[in-house]
Amino acid sequence: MTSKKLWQRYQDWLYFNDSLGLYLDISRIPFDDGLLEQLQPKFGKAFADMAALEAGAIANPDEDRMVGHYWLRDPDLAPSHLKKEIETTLIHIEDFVRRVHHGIIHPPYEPQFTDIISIGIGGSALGPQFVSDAIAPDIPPLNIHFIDNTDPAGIDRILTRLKDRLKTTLVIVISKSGGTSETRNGLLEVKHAYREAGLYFPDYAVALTMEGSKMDEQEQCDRWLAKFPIFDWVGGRTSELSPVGLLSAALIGIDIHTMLKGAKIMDEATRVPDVKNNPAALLALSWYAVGDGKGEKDMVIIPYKDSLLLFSRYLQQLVMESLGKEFDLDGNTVHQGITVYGNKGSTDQHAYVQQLREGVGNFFATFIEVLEDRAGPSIEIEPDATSGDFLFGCLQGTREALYENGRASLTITLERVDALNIGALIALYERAVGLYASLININAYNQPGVEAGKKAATQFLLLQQTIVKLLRQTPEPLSLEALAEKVHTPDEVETVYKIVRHMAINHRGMILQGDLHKPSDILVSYRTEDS
Ligand SMILES: O=P(O)(O)OC[C@H]1O[C@](O)(CO)[C@@H](O)[C@@H]1O
Repeated sequence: MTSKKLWQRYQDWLYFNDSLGLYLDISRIPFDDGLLEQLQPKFGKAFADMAALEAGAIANPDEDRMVGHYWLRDPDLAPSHLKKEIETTLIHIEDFVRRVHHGIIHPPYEPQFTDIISIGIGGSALGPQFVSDAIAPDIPPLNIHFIDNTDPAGIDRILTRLKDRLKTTLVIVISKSGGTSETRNGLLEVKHAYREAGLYFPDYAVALTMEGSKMDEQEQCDRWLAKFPIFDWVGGRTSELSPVGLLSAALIGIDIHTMLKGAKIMDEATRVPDVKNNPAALLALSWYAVGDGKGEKDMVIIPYKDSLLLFSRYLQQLVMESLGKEFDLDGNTVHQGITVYGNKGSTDQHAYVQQLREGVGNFFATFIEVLEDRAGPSIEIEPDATSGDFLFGCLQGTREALYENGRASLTITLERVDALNIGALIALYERAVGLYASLININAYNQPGVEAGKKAATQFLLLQQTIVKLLRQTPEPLSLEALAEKVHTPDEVETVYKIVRHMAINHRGMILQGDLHKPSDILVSYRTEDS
């Protein structure tokens, strides 16, 4: 395409939202105008599906649930019985945060909370992590730390770093279902640390969960410092603008009203049933065009701003858990999805951009450009050039270099990274995912594949318990094959081997004799406390 034509294409397709100062440029996504024509009926259906979802339809048929994240930023749209719940919860959050900030709610014997440990995983962690990294004040009223795994060393690292500050640390435990094992483990580990430090855990703990969830009942969360609801009709990966994200954001000094306002403005912009004037529809169109509606190209997210580093991780769940589906809504096998990864520019130029330019062409880039370099003035690094100009040049250069080599990209431009724009970005991608899911006829709001992994992990732990029980009653050492036979899993020798090896390394009573290079020679026994 000649540069004149490209400039024309740029102008023809450029989207600008003046309330947000946000641009979307899809001119470097190759497709001809016929595609939009061809997709018009699908887009018509997608807009209608979205309108029905916002009106309270059961948009997640597998779980028989409404999908209401858009109501969080405009409660007037919610069914009347939910409007009050949304508004009251927000008032409770603000009141709690105000009292923590003023020391009215404080830890026993200490004037103020200084830190937060946030325990949760997936949608109960990624949004809060992204938002706090993007827009928390440089010196926040409380410092936040995340436990988002069941990795004992990871948990120790956070607890050790907090050291004496544990006595002024608020613990927020977030689990919609209240039954996620990683979160339960994090909670039990942290509870143990509080007990060891002589601190009464309920005085420090805040629960975010569905009313009556397993965690709510087992832990009797009503006795904790506070408890906030997670709504049944908000999915984990779209919960950042629900209490899941708002509580910690407000505690660390983020203006949650402005974040909600940004999302509301974007919601309004992405309700427009006209693809060219709807930024979420333009994203969905671009994803469809590059990947032929089958996710053939990976989405590489490259924000040229350090504070947006975690955006790609946040989007991984939003996009991949929503779109990565085996079956479509009619039950056909489709194996849909779009792979998402990324980091930040210009850092990535010195890492994987080499492959993007010259290697496998299995991706499209999403550049995120931020116009304001920093809050204050900049020094000149070279005549008439600042560090920010270099960053800007790196983005333009990479976009150009990719285009020259036939690699597609789109660019989102923000004036600055602030609460308004972060709310808007979250809303933009939530809507784009929803519209794209309609285009390809899948349920974006369930996650059946995750359940399979959870079940397998449970089976694994049950097998471990059976092995330990059996070995406790078996004085003579057993070969792995014999052990597998005795626990009625003769086809699972490899799994049995991995369980006993892991337990042996962790000094859990398992004894392995023989040549560790040759698993078939190993003999296994178990040392009980008194043996
Ligand atoms: O908030 P919960 O119920 O602990 O779930 C955490 C995450 O686990 C999943 O259910 C599956 O990974 C996600 O969808 C969810 O965000």
